[in-house]
Amino acid sequence: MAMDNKGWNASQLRNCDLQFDEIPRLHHNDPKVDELMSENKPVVVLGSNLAKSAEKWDLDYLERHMGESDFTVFQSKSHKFKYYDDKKVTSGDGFVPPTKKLDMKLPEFIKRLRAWKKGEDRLYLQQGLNNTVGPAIVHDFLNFDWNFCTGKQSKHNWGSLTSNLMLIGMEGNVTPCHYDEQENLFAQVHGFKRCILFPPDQFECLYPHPVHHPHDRQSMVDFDRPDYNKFPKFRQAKGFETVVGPGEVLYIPMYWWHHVESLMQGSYTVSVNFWYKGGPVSVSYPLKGHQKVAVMRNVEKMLLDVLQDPKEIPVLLRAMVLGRYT
Ligand SMILES: CC[C@@H](CC(=O)C(=O)O)C(=O)O
Ligand SMILES: [Zn+2]
Repeated sequence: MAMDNKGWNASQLRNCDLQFDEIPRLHHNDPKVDELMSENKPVVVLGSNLAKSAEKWDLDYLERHMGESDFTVFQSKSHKFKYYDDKKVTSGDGFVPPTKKLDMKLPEFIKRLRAWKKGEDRLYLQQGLNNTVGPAIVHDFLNFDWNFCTGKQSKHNWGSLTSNLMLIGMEGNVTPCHYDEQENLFAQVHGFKRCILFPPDQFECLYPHPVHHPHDRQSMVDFDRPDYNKFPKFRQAKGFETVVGPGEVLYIPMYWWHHVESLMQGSYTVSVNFWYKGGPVSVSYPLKGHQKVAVMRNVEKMLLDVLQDPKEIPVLLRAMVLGRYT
């Protein structure tokens, strides 16, 4: 396959009906980086050393140094790894988990990753970095450019760092479109990932599952085969995209929707994210998109609390709105 000078080419991207604008790709010293971050807009930061100490994290190195503990590995019969909150699975609700959550030692994971053939179940290691990893990985972790990310944390009034998720994925793996309630500096370490982002105010075009559902925060739309009868507004979604490669950092603002795919016919991918709590809420009217999402989440939670039966929520909301606020 002819690689463009970027190290990948468009044939490695999955088909999507929508057209996207490009997410800006700026040098870490460019003042526009902080301008965009302060406006809660995504930006790819080039040339930072945020996770430079991890650039040697290839499979051999990780196998030697990740330690003996079990790591969280998701297994999927398809290329999709749609997250679900097992605490929201209630017996008899008919929910069928789309992935299996396994505990696996790293050598086993790497053996299966190397032996994997198209069509077989896929694996995706998603493990919070903690003190169970070997000393060399701890050393690399301590050598992340903490001045860079802590600098962003304080300049943009983010809350505390909650976790760093290490991700090791197979070529072609997809994390379907969802939003997180945290600020995210997403450091790409090995291989290439295409990231499609939508602002929080596209809520109506992306149809998130109800808050009480195990797939809370995840879009109901299957990007591979959108059901335009059920989700007609998906056609109007206006997104942004980029492909991040080794050494590049994507700022994913809190509440921004993101779909992440490891390029097809590419190598395995390694990423490390930095999730920060949101900062203090400054209220000005009209509320921003992400603040309206937070309001809607609180209304859904309160209604379930008082009504108990989720089926009563749409009935009450329709009675409240249709013919009165329309
Ligand atoms: C969690 C998996 C996903 C990244 C992401 O959604 C995030 O960092 O918030 C990915 O890279 O596949
Ligand atoms: Zn996410």
